[in-house]
Amino acid sequence: MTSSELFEQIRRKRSFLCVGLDTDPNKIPQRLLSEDDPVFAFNRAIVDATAAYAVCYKPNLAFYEENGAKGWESFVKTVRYIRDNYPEIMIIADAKRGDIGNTSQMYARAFFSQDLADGVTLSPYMGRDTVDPFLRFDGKWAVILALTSNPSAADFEMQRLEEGGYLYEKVIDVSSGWGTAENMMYVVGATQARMLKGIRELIPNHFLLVPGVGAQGGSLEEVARYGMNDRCGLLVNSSRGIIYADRSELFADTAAKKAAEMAAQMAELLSAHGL
Ligand SMILES: O=c1ccn([C@@H]2O[C@H](COP(=O)(O)O)[C@@H](O)[C@H]2O)c(=O)[nH]1
Repeated sequence: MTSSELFEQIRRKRSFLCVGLDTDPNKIPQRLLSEDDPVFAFNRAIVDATAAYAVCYKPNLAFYEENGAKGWESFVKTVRYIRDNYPEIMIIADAKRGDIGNTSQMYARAFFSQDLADGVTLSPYMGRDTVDPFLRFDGKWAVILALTSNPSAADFEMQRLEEGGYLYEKVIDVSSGWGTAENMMYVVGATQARMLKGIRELIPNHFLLVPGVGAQGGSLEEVARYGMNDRCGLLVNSSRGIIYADRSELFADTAAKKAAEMAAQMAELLSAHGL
């Protein structure tokens, strides 16, 4: 998927919502547990309920790998379901990969050769050869962790460098030269919204994947104020705040309501930015 296709979808749906599919079998309604594949059954219901408001889905691989081969199968079935029924919606595999070049090549193939994702989240810690293999696939995205939403982002990412600036700024500055705004995005936590102003000076045109609204307390309004660019440039993720908003049989209806509420707020923010 190109950035223009993504922006077109944002304009059409008046939303830049990414729904996180962090599906924990211990949190899904009892009734689904008798299904062949409860995780897939839950995801299918969530996807059908939220597709009108979402421009992206982000399955976090930890929630699938936890269940071994069966979990991977649930992931693949979910991706295929989205591809077959909502082909315009972007899929980012939140896998946080990154390893020496030949290993990274296998990671990239694992997701991209079979079209299991449009983008994969990557840790940039080991440098360029860990990211390069992901940039060799047309229309696919390397989604680099820059400034994450967790409190421990202070341990490394927020360290001040002797040469000036923060480590995360150096990561963005150096890594943005490895690809383009057409094949790289950055992860910036919504809990770090004020830092988006400086980040936009380094990368005015890149799309940013922003987790951390809802359950982690980040503000959508602040994210838009500091991070939105002239083609929106934002994919704001909510996982628990949507998929577990209601643990009863009505979970899908409530997820739709929550997604619609977020999309309505996003529509206002897009209009306020003249988009
Ligand atoms: O900095 C980061 C990077 C990734 N995540 C992931 O996003 C979702 C957030 O889930 P919520 O339930 O909406 O809090 C989850 O998959 C994280 O692993 C992040 O939160 N922060």
